[in-house]
Amino acid sequence: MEPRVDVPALLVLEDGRSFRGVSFGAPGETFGEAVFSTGMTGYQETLTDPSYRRQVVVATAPHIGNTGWNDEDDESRRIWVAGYVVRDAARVRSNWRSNRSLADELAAQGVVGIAEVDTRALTRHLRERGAMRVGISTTELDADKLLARVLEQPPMAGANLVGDVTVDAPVVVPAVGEKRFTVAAIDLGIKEMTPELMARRGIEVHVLPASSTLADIRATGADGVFFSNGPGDPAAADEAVGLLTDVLDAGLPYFGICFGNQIFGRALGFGTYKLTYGHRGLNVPVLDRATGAVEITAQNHGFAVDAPLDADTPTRWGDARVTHVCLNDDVVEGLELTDASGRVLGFSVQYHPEAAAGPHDSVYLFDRFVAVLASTGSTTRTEN
Ligand SMILES: NC(=O)CC[C@H](N)C(=O)O
Repeated sequence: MEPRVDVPALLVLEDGRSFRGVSFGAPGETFGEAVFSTGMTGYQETLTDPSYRRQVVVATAPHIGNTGWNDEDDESRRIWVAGYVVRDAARVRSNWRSNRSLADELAAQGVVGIAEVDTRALTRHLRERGAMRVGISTTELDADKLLARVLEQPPMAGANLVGDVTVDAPVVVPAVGEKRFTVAAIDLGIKEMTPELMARRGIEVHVLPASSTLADIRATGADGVFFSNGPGDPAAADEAVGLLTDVLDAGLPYFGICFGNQIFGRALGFGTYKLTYGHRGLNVPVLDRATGAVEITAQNHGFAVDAPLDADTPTRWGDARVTHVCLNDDVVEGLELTDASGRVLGFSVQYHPEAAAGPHDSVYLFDRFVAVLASTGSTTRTEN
């Protein structure tokens, strides 16, 4: 049993709804955007996903922490969530890989959480009213005073957070086995499983800072370019859109995940918009419109691409189209750009084929990237 001393904590949403609970992790105060995630497992990967920068995650799974914390499953160098809200924090951890408790890890990293919250009521509230700003405190237990602080916080819409999470300097992930290709992966908040799955396919991955230029990409000898997942509002990520435009002008093949799908959408001329409460979980059904196959996908996004579902859109590079849609609500889940001969110049998905955590239905997309690299390699490599 983990020792437990219940310290009172308060959660207040920007519309004034409040919940009382007990401190979980670090004591103190935190603010962010309240979002709910329906994953039944994988909290370590969720908490260390840089896409959650400045978000307070509400776990709908009622019992959290039972497998503790290990030294293998982190998706990045730290926990990024601004706060964590759970119903029942496990007092016993039990897993052969567990090194310490979730509560201790949250505390060690200074992450403020709250437990004993009616997360079902909180989730229904966010589902009806939408994701909104929130504060959690163990020091300010007066709801009106905490609400005033919540209302001072910046909203997620318009937030440019890439600079907070991107690497300072390039990191090379070597190919596993024989090297077949080199890919420049622009780090907008990348998860470690993504270069790992490329490396396993013979790709040497150069993870580059978000401030990189086409010349920096060229200097790696890249056969193709990848833009990662990441936090914040894609409408505020003009720098990334500009870089991707240069990449497409250079004829380098492209693959993007999540934020990388939204940036691709913008580069192709589409808009983006904020979803009411987003898609966050491990069982979101997505239709691959080319094959009719349904993939069960891992997701974590609050914004989406606004593109026509039933017509190709001409761009200066070729025709763009929506390849995947969410079966729950018809949200755009994938994009593709082809040239006049039908050759794929780039593609992206709004969901998470790296499945960290999540189902592996979509891992074929990494093989598709390899196929696109193989089909374009001979034309681009000569220019490097
Ligand atoms: N996981 C992601 O890449 C999220 C993208 C973006 N920040 C969103 O919320 O939609």
